[in-house]
Parts: sequence; structure tokens; C-alpha cells
Amino acid sequence: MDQCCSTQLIDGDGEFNVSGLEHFMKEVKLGECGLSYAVVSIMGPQSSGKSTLLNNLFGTNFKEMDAFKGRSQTTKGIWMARCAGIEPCTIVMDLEGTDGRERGEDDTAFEKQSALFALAVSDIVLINMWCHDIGREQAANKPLLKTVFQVMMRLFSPRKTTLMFVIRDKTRTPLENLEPVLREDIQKIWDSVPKPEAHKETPLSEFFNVEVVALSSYEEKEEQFKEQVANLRQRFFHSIAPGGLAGDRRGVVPASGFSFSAQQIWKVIKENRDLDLPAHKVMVATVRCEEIANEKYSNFTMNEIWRHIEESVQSGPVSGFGKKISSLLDTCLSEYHSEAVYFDEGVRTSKQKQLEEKLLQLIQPAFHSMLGHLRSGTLEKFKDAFEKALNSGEGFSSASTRCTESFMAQFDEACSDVIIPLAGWDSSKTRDKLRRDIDAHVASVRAAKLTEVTSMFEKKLTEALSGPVEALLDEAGDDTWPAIRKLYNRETESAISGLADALTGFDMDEKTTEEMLANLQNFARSVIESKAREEAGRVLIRMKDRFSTLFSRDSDSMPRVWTGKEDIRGITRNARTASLKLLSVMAAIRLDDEPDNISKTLSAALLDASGSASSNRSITVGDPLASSKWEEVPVSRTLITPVQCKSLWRQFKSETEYSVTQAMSAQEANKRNNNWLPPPWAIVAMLVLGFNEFMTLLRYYCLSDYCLSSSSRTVTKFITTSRQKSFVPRRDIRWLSALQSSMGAARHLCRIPQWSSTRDSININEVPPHSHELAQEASGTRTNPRIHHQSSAKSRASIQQHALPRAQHYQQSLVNCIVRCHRS
Ligand SMILES: Nc1nc2c(ncn2[C@@H]2O[C@H](COP(=O)(O)OP(=O)(O)OP(=O)(O)O)[C@@H](O)[C@H]2O)c(=O)[nH]1
Repeated sequence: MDQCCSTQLIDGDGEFNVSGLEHFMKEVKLGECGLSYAVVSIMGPQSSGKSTLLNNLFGTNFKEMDAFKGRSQTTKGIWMARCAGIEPCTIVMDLEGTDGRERGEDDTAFEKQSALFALAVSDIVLINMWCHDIGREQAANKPLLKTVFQVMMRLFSPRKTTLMFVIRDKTRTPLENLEPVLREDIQKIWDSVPKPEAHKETPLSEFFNVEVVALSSYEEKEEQFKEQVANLRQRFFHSIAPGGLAGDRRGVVPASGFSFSAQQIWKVIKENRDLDLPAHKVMVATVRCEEIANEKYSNFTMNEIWRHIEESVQSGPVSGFGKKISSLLDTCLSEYHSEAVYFDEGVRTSKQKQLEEKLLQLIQPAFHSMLGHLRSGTLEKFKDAFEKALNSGEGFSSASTRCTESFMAQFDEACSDVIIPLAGWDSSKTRDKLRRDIDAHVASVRAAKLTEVTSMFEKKLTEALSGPVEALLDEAGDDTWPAIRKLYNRETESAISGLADALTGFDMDEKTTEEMLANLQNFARSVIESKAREEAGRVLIRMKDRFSTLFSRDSDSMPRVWTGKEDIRGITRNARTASLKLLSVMAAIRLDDEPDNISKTLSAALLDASGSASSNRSITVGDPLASSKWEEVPVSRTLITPVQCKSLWRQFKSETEYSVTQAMSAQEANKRNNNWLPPPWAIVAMLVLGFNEFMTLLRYYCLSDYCLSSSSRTVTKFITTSRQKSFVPRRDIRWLSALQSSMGAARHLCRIPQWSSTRDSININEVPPHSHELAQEASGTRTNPRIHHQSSAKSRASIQQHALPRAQHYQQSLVNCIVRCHRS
């Protein structure tokens, strides 16, 4: 026989030995038995040989009374032991004997409590009784049976227990004769027990299987006793099998819940409450399933593989995540199931569901982290691949479609490795987010590329338009805006065509493409408009330049010399008309080829009938320029408003007036100097006084004029050459101009009586005052030319070297001629 293990379950004071039971259960490994165990109890009068029977029947080691010390109570409370060598695992409880002398009046209470406990917990209850008590009115077991039947009524839906009456010290009377008498006694007791209304007519057999065995006296016929006990033992093998000795086992709790169940039953019994076994079973199942679930959850959280996954997933994806987690979950849940399988199904399933939820709640953050890693990883890989595809020259649309499909498929594949079938979590939200991220990236790259392409065409357009437009506006004339329009159309068409070609690879909708092309066209327009505005801001300078060019230079671009023959009025009119043309061209943007009357309006308002004189009138009512808006031109295309034109013209006129005045003064001076004919009275006098004098004078004038003109032209030529070659300082040019004037003055001197033949040279330091004035006028300064030439010895030397010898030569010729004329 196996070594027996026993413990006191409930002590004599009714205290439940929890730790003792837990220890006992571990020792006999009861928790692992599931439903494959049986509980046998024995009750009966004190010192009726219960312990002796159990020890012989089940190989237990319950304490037995020493026969030589007399009959007294040996067993206190309830003891428990495992039956040795009986399968399935059978637990036997030895109850304190009834009817004992030690407990007195209170015994009833403990008897009832222990009897109820035994009925609630046991599959088989042995009722130990003396053979000689059968049929006796005052039999010792009668109160015990009454108690058993009474407490049984306190069990709701009691399990059907096997009541095995063990008749001790069997007499010669055969069992067949004893059993009916005993059953009759039992029935009488059953009938006498008060029952609840529901069980008034319920037969005893509804609640108990009654079995009767008889044993010979252990003390007197030990051999027989042991033989009979050995036979009886056989009935306890496979007692829980169908048809076995055990009852219907309706109230059986899984072995792992036995400890808790027994505690709760004893607690209820002690509190003298009714014992609802089905409810108790559910309660035990609830508590035990919860305990099992908690234990499994705790085991899961402590699992090494899980802890590694949980830690690793913080920093990156874990390979085979779904499979690993699923395996852990399966293990955990199957362990739960195997332990909780014998508990109430409803409770078990419910608790399993709760366990699953808790586990999935624990796992979910790791799952989302995994998806997050997959999403971000896929996105990064997509970005790299997309960039490489674009750099390799693949079309934008083709690259984006191909890369998107490829990496979404990669994500789907990777997701299948993460999915936990039990959880049934959906990765579609993460997938959608990835798709949105990819689309956003494609959009941003597209925007950047489009900006790049657009900028390139804008730059090209700016280069193609800006310079030429500036040049065209600089030469403002009737053809300026048509030329700009032509340029604009040509360059814009070229750029739009180029951009349209470049956009074909971007897979853009027609509307967006058209918008971009329109934007480029508008950009071209804005370049021209901007340049036009810029040039319009400099219109006054340009007008003055144009005026100056046309006024101061002849058709060969040579500087004009106001000899007196020029038509200053006409030249001024032409210059102003050209300047006004520039103003009218600059007044508005004419990219749309819409005719306007700006030029006519300006001419009418700013040039008089002759076209030369500009209006100095202030703005009056009815003045076509008294407006801030041209009639035919929208404000957006206006560069210079009518009133601004008026103001600009006034300023232009006043700033160019001086040049005209100067020219006129110079012309007047030249006219005076060229007026060599003697006064009319002299001509008349000469005609009257004599032919000789006339001829003399004629020669004198002709020769002197020839000589001086020659000298004057020589000096003029020298000055011009010097200017062109830039080897004479400007101030000396001024002096030479003065010298040139002085030669004119020399002609004048020739007619002055003070002129003498002894004066055969010109002292440059004594240039006549008249020539100084001429010099001042020529130079436009008030500086005394004397100071200039004095301040530059080098210049003076140069002049003396080049100009003066010639001047002196011609002057000497002049003097000689004059002397000859005088003499002749
Ligand atoms: N006449 C008779 N005496 C027996 C028999 N079996 C045991 N005894 C004796 O009865 C006495 C009590 O035996 P236990 O086995 O201790 O009886 P018990 O019912 O367990 O006693 P408590 O635990 O005190 O109630 C002992 O002296 C035994 O030798 C039997 O079959 N016939």
C-alpha cells in the first residue's frame, strides 16, 4: 500500500484547518485530479471501531482507541486521509463519534454540523452501527440517522449520496435477514423526519442509495473481519465510474476547488445557514476559475518570451510577432482550460473570456507598436525607393504608382506576420494611415518638383523677357508695344509648351495642368508689367535723355554747333515730340493690343498747334489730363496717369528749357560775331566817298575775314580733335574755346583803330575781355579762364606749342595783309 497521509480537517472546536488542508492537497496532489476523485465519510457511535475499519479498509493510519484502556473518545473533530492504493484518488473523512459522553448537550450541534458537512462533501457515507442495535427501539444509531435525514433537508437540491450501513460484530443471523429489518428501521426514521412541503412525499431512495454490509467482529474474528474488509475494499475501486459505489456526483466540485469548497461549506454550516449546493458550486467555480485565470495571467506576464517581445517592440519590429504571441496565448488559455475544465461551464467560459480580454489588453500596445514600426519602416523605405526611381529618370507618375503598390503590398505581407488571430485586430486603420502618409509624401514631392519645373520656366521667361522689354521700352516708339506683344506671345508659347511637356509625367488632372499653364502665362505678363512699371518710374530721365540727344546732336550724332543757321525751334519741337512719344508709350501697358488715344490726348494737351510749345497751363476743368485715369485703359494697365503725365511734362519742360535758352543765346552770339558787314551808313559812305576806299575796305574785310576764319576753324578743329582724343584737360579746352573766341575777337580788333602793326603777337595772358565772356558762355561756368590756364603750366605750354604758333602765324599774316592793304 502507498504511504498514507492524513490531517485534521476540522478540530474539536469546529475550526477549519485551512493550511492543513492545503498542505494535504499538495501532498496527495488532489488539485490535479479534476473530477477523478471520491470522498468517503464515516459516522457512527463513539468507539464503534470506525477508525479501525477505515485503517483496515483504506490503509489509513487514523488513531485507534487502545482496547486495554477502555472506551473513550479518540477522534476529535473531523480527520482526513487518502485511501492508499485505491483509484481514483479517494479521500476518507473520519468523523468524531456521535453520542459521546465528552460533549454532553452541545454534542448535538457538532453532530449536526459534521453530518451536514459529510453529506455535502462526500460521495459515500458509511454509517457504522452495531449489529445488536438493528431493530432496537433505543438503538444508538437512531438519533444519528435522524440527524442525517434532517440536515439533508437543509440542502437545496442535494446530491444523491450512497449511505452504506456497516453492521459491526455480525451475529450468526444472516445478512439477508438483518437487512430488511434495518431498512425498515431506516424507513421509519425517514418517515418520522419533518420534511418541507416539496419533499413531503419524496421517497428516501430519491436522496440516498442505501447499501448494507455486515462485518464480523474485529476483536473476536479478526481473520474473518479482514477478509470481509478486503472484499469490501474492492467496491471502492472505480467508485465514481457509472454504476459505481459513488452517488450521482451532482454536487461534486473539481478537485482543485475542493479546499475552497470545503471551507465555504463549513463556513455556511457554522453560520447555520441553509446550504444551496448548486449555488455553492457556481460560487466555487467562480472563485476558482478566477483564481486560475489570475494565475495564468500572472504566468503570462512573467513569461520570458513575452517580456523579451514587450521590451524589444519598444525599439523596433519583432520578427514573427503574431506567431509568438499566438503561441503564448494558446499555451496560457489551454492551461486555464485544463485546470478549469471541470468547473461550471458557464462560469468557466465567462472567466476564460475575461482572461482573454485581459491578455489581449496587455498585448495590444505591443501590437500597435509593431504596426507603428511597420508603418514608419515601410514609409521610409518607400521614400528611399521613390527618390531612387525619380533620380534614375523614371516618370513621376509611373514611379509613384509602382512604388506605392509595391510598398503597400510589402506592408500587407508584414502585417500578416503581426496579426494575432485570437485578437482579430484590424490593421486597416494603420494601413489607411500608411496610404495617407505615402500619398502626402508623393504630393509633397510632386509639389516640390512642380515648383522646380515651374521656377525653371519662370526663370527662362524672365531672362527672355526682361532685358528685351527694357531695351524696347528704351527705344519707345510706335512699334514698341507691338514688338513687346510679339515677344511676349513667342516666349510665352514656347514656355507653356515646354511646361506642358514637363507636366505630362506628373499624372495631374486637366484642370490643375491648365491652371499651372495659365499661371505661367500670367507670370510672363507680370514680368513685362513689372519691367514696364520700373521703366515708367524713370520716364522723366528717359525723356530728358531723348530730348538732350535729339537737341544737342545732329542726325549724325555729332554735337551741334549753334552757328546761327540752325532751326532751334524746329529742333526743339522734334525733340519734345519724341520725348512726348516716349511718355505716351510709357503711360500704359498694352499687352492686349487694345487701341487707346493716349498718344493723341497727350499731343493735343501738351503740344500747341505748332507742336513745339508745351503747355504751361495749370490743370483746369475740361483739361483732358485732369484725371487720374485714362478713358480707355483700365487702372490695372495704367502706368502713368493723365495727371501724372501733365506734371511730368511740366517738369520735363522746365528742366530742358535752359538748354534751349542756352542754344538760342549761343546762336545769337554767333550771329553777332558773324555780322562782318559794315554798317549801312558806311557802305553808303564808301559808295559815295570813293571806289578806292571801297576796294580797300573790301580787301581788308575779305582778307581779314579769310585769315581769321581760317585761324578760327583751325583752332576749332584742334579743340574738337583734342576732345575726341582726350589729351587736353577739360579746363584747357575751355581756355582754348576762349582762345577760339579771342580769334573772333581778333577780327573785331582789326576794325579797332587801336590795333597796330607793332602788335604782332598775342599774349595769352592778355586775351581781351570779350573773349573771356565768350569762354565763360561756352564753358557754362563763371570761372575766369585766366585762372585756369594760369594754374596749368603744362596746358599752357601745350597750347603755346600747338595752337599759338598757328594763331600767331595767321595773325601775322593777317597783320601783314592789313598793312599791305593799308599801304596800297
Ligand atoms: N467488539 C468490537 N470491538 C472493536 C471492533 N473494532 C474495533 N474494536 C474496538 O473498539 C475500540 C474502539 O475502536 P476505535 O476504532 O478507536 O473506535 P472509534 O469508533 O474510532 O472510536 P472514536 O473515534 O473514539 O469514536 C477499540 O478498543 C477496538 O479494539 C469490532 O469490530 N468489534
